[in-house]
Amino acid sequence: MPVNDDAATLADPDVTAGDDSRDADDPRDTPADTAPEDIDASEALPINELFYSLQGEGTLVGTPSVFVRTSGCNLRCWFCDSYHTSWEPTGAWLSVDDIVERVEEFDAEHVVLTGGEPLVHEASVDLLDRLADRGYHSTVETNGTVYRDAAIDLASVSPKLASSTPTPENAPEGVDAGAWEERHEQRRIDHDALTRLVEEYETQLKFVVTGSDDMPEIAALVDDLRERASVPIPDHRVLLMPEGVTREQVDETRTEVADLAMEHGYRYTPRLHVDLWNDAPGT
Ligand SMILES: C[S@@+](CC[C@H](N)C(=O)[O-])C[C@H]1O[C@@H](n2cnc3c(N)ncnc32)[C@H](O)[C@@H]1O
Ligand SMILES: Nc1nc2[nH]cc(C(=O)O)c2c(=O)[nH]1
Ligand code: SF4
Ligand SMILES: [Mg+2]
Repeated sequence: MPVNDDAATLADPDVTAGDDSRDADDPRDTPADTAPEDIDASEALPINELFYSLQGEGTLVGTPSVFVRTSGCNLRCWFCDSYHTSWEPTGAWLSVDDIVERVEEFDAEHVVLTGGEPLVHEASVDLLDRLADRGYHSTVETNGTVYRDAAIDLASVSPKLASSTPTPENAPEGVDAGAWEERHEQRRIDHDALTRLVEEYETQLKFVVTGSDDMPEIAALVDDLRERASVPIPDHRVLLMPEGVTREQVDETRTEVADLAMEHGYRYTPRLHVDLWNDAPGT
């Protein structure tokens, strides 16, 4: 069983939702980006959870890895499987020193930096540098809207499709979907950021697929990126991942998505952690 690093000690009401003083034009636009006065945001990160598990998604699926999950995101996918980093960002500010120390408590060579959106945070660069110095292989799970120059071994880029956009009908109960629908739609694809990520890092493009209606948009996006980028993007670097937070939900989507992968020549990725541990936190 993966070890959850006592999520309770990471909960800090100081960075939960409800800070109305934030700047509506801040592209990060999340309370977790507003560090308390005594925190230097260039040397600390809001951490939602830190745990040891198997990489459940993508080309490194099955690899024992330490997961560092930052809080805060510039998007609001209706289906986000990490609600407490996006719709209701929660976490505790930890210094980069402390995060590295906690990573080193586990016997692992791989680290997955995820979120929320880890690349909205300046200190992610410092953390990745420090991990590289210590010989870790790093995967960064990102929505592809932010480029940063960092020590990233695998950029696991998951561009968000139109089917991710929140509406009052599909959004989680109790959230202000209306406030996010247009903002999410405007921000979800940044061609320049995507192109730079693909050019600078070993990249996998990992699309969350809700059904066959998503396929024309995926094909158009990949074609567009191939035209812009100076590096090849082979089909085996384009991954289709079934949408679903729970085992029951993935049971409903996986076969259709596997069929779509074969039909289009893209790669299928399971959600191994969901198969193994359902939607348990810290897995
Ligand atoms: C929570 S996100 C964090 C990283 C980054 N914000 C992103 O979206 O890529 C981690 C991964 O989970 C995927 N994901 C989130 N919700 C999902 C869902 N309901 N079904 C399948 N994948 C999901 C994202 O697309 C991404 O690949
Ligand atoms: N086991 C496991 N693998 C993962 N790969 C990407 C994840 C993520 O949330 O970014 C994730 C996660 O949450 N758990
Ligand atoms: S971009 Fe990632 S973290 Fe942000 S809402 Fe979408 S799935 Fe969640
Ligand atoms: Mg996850």
